[in-house]
Amino acid sequence: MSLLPVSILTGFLGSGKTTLLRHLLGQPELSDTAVIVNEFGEVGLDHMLVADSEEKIVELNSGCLCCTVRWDLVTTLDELYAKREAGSIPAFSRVVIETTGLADPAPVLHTLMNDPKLAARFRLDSVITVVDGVNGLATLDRHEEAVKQAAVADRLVITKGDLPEAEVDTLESRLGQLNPGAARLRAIMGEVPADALFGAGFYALEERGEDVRRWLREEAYQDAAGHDHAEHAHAHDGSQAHAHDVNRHDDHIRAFSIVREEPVSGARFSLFLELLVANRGPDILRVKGIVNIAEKPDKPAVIHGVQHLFHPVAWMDSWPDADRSTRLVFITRDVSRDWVEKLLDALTGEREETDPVLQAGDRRE
Ligand SMILES: Nc1nc2c(ncn2[C@@H]2O[C@H](COP(=O)(O)OP(=O)(O)OP(=O)(O)O)[C@@H](O)[C@H]2O)c(=O)[nH]1
Repeated sequence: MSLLPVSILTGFLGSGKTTLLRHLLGQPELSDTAVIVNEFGEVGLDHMLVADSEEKIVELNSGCLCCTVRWDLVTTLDELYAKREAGSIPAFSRVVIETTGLADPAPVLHTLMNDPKLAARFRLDSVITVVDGVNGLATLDRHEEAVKQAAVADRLVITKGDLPEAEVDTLESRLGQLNPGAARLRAIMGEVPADALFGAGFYALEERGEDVRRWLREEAYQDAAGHDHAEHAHAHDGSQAHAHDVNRHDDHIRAFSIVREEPVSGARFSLFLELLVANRGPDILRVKGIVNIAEKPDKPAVIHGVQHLFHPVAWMDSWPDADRSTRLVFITRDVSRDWVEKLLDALTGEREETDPVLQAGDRRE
């Protein structure tokens, strides 16, 4: 039985999520999509949306086609699935969850990644984050949730480029520093091709092993690495820690990759992840990786974590190409590449002389 893909549509208040969704649902590729709207008190626009595309939206509570869902994701998805099985609603083949603009998307991701009941039926596809082309820069400055929404994205959609006050280029480059691996798209009144937004997920990757490089986009993190280095150069010579406004939330965000040529022992790598999470879990916004585990050299392990929770490790059947190096990409809040590298090397044996316990407890940047 194939698992049904679930995408999360997030983005700050008024950024254009509903407009995007309305446009997407008009496209044939998404004609069999169930939409879960996690909204409180903003019924008007979403009612319109439902009315527009009635036959294409399966709504959730008690069979009603136009209701706002109070939040219990597991129950909601479960009931939705049961109705689909019973034939009381159309056999949708994809779910999109639109989160409320103020939400931290991590709990939704955690639920989808780790709830065993959901895992038997659904798979996490893409996290799509909508960023307002006019207000986006200010929102990133002011609201940490907005930064987190951008940091966990697989796809970033910048809206409102048609308005004269839009600052789309500046915003795009800032988002590129924040989350270099996410594809960036521009949408005017929600216009974006559906296939650019979906099929980005972890499981799609298991099904199509050759796409692992595309999923990881590790080279994008290397391109962005200059940013991280520049910060350290400033901090270490005692000068102003940063050229930007120090209050900007995304100046605390680091995006970097780590590459190791030598295979690592499975137990040691697990310990690395455990210590990473135990020490800095809330600040590890997203980790993805393809890992060469010494005990299974022919089958790369694929890891994927959001804050303190990791998706169960997936083993791919084979390496996508001749490159068998371990490649990890991180988006963190105030956790430096150097610190993560020291922890990794201490635990996986490349620096045997280093005391792993000391390293793990050392939080200084
Ligand atoms: N000019 C312009 N307006 C847009 C664009 N995208 C969205 N809007 C407008 O921006 C406003 C907010 O858009 P919504 O789609 O409701 O945003 P949302 O993220 O769903 O909003 P909340 O549900 O309140 O968080 C609406 O008036 C839209 O018509 C765009 O690309 N250009």
